[in-house]
This record gives sequence, C-alpha cells and structure tokens, in this order.
Amino acid sequence: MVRFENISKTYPAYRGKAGVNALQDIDFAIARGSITGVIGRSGAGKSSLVRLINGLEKPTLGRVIVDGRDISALAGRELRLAQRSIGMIFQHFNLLSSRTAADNIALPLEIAGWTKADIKARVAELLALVGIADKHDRYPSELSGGQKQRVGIARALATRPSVLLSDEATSALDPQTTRAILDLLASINRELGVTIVLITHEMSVVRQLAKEVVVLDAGRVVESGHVADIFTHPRHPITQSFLAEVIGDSLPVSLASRIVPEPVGGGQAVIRVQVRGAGAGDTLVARLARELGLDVSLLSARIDEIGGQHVGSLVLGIPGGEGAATRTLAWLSQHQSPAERLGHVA
Ligand SMILES: Nc1ncnc2c1ncn2[C@@H]1O[C@H](COP(=O)(O)OP(=O)(O)OP(=O)(O)O)[C@@H](O)[C@H]1O
Repeated sequence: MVRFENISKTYPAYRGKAGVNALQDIDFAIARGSITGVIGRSGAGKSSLVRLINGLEKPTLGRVIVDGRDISALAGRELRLAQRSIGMIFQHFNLLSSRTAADNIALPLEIAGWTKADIKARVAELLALVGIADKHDRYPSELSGGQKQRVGIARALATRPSVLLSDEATSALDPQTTRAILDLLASINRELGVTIVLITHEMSVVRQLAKEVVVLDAGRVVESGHVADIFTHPRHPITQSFLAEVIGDSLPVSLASRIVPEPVGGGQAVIRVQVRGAGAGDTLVARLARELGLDVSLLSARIDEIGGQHVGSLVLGIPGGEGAATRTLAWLSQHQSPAERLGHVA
C-alpha cells in the first residue's frame, strides 16, 4: 500500500547553511488498512517522511510506492490526481477562516470538479460521519479545537482517499479531546478501511491508536514492529525513553523510597518483570512460586491494554537471599519474560 524503497532525502545546502541528510536508508512497508505510528523526536525526519508519501517532496534516492504507483515519479496533473487518494490532517487544522465548516469540507470537491448537488450531498454525509452535522454553517472561529479537527478530518476524507496522513493531529488538543479524535480515527479505519499513518512525538498516541510502529531517529528507522511487541521488548534507547514517558516505569513512591542497592538480611530482592497477554501475570507468578518453591510477594503491578494486548510490569519481592534472586532471574529469562533487579527491601 505505502512502500519506502531505500529512501534517502537530503535538503541541499542553502545560503551558507550546510545540507541536511533528513532521511537515510528508509526501507519499510505500511500494509493496506493498517494504522501505523511513526514516532521520533523533533528533527528525526517525520514530516519529511509524510511529505514523501503525498509527493510534496521528492526523495534524493529511492522510490515511494503508494497504491502500486511510484508517487515520487509523478508530476503535474498526474501527481494532483494521485494526491486525491491521500488525505492529510494537521496539528493546527489548516482551515480557511473565511469559509464555514461545510465550505471548508467542500473545497477539495470543488477542486476535483464535482457538481454543486454532489458536493452538497457528500458534505452532509461527511459532517455526519465526523459527528458535527449541526455545525454546517459555523465558521472555524466558532468551533472548539476538537470540532475544527473533525472538519479537518471530513475535508481530508472528502475525495475518498485510501490513505490518511495525520501530522501531529492531536498535539494541540487536551487529553479528553485527543481521545475522542483518536476514537474517531479508529472508527474511520474500521468502517472505511482507510490506511492511517500517524506522525507523532507522543507514545501515548501510538499506544491508543496504532497497531504498528516505526521509530525514527536522526533520519533512520531504529526500530519497527507491532506496538505490543515494541512496548514489551523495546531494544533501542530512544524507544525505551519514549516508553518510559507513557508506561511510567516509575514505582509507587512508597515502594521506591524503601528500595536500597545492597541486600538486607531477612529482606527481599526486588525484581521487575514484563508481562504480556490477559492473565499472563497471574500465571507467571503462580508458576514461579511453585517451581522454585519461593514465597513470592507482589509489591506493585501495572497492566495496560496496548495494540489490543494486555502488557505491563509486575514488581516482585523474592525472599531467600542472593541465590533465590539469581535463580528467579534465570527462570524468568528461560520463560522469555524480560526482567531486571531493582534492588532490595527490608
Ligand atoms: N525544507 C527543508 N530545507 C532544509 N532542511 C529541512 C527542510 N525540511 C526539514 N529540514 C531538516 O530536515 C531534518 C528533519 O526535519 P523534519 O521536519 O522532517 O523532522 P520532524 O521529525 O518532522 O521534526 P518536527 O517534529 O520538529 O517537525 C531537520 O534537521 C530539519 O531541519
């Protein structure tokens, strides 16, 4: 559906400023009908990547294939026609302030040469789809941020695109409105089958909506895969730092304040283990206790639903000194459960 084939993008040197290698060796595919999050820090190359998908930028090397066509090779009318099958929504909505909600949504249809009657019917359908049928005649200044983004989404879907690009579309919204807009995008993906590519610097957005994630750093893909896999087994430090922001690797203060680096006589080793799948945590703790004959205690637990899977971490207290802690870590490793020792409590 969208395929990056060995893409590099270099912006040339300009007025004494050095050239920038914005993207290098980008090679991955986005499946039809999927929701893929592309995450990276500022300057990682996210916007350059989306602009390649809709043909606003050309790659320096490689090809970008959208719906079986090399969009990077198109120009003029052919490019404009191809762009009708790629909708885009933006952080600041990019609505025309002089046009009503309905007339903003009508704009791409006017450009595509639809008749007045067809435009009227399609706009009514789109306003209903995004849940603001009553805002037909409102100007952007009379709408809330969430409502403006709904107009943006309706406008992006007007010409029935197969791909919807979202460039930080919820970054200017509060958490509750963000959730409502992400829910709307999920239902659009489900009901219309539109492929969604989500550019963001927030892992919480990826977690709520995406099934696949691509992590960009300094113009390269450093990690990619299913969201649930990446959340449970992040390999690259940049991914780990994004995850720490959302999963809250932080322990409850009451526990964190008791953990010390050295073993405490008669105390417990503190081990954090990642778990995955409904009920996986219970099963793991029960088996560990039974097979190693240990009186394991559960000091803290956090389970989230990510990419449709239960993932989280358990903090276990292991009595029995260093030997028991080492045996526990070995057992967890044998059972493919990533674990780390945090210290000891009395
Ligand atoms: N038109 C341009 N001309 C020159 N350099 C550019 C241009 N657009 C982007 N860059 C540079 O390319 C690199 C990647 O920028 P890009 O905007 O793609 O990153 P980003 O991940 O979207 O960042 P942000 O989240 O801050 O928007 C940056 O170093 C940026 O300064």
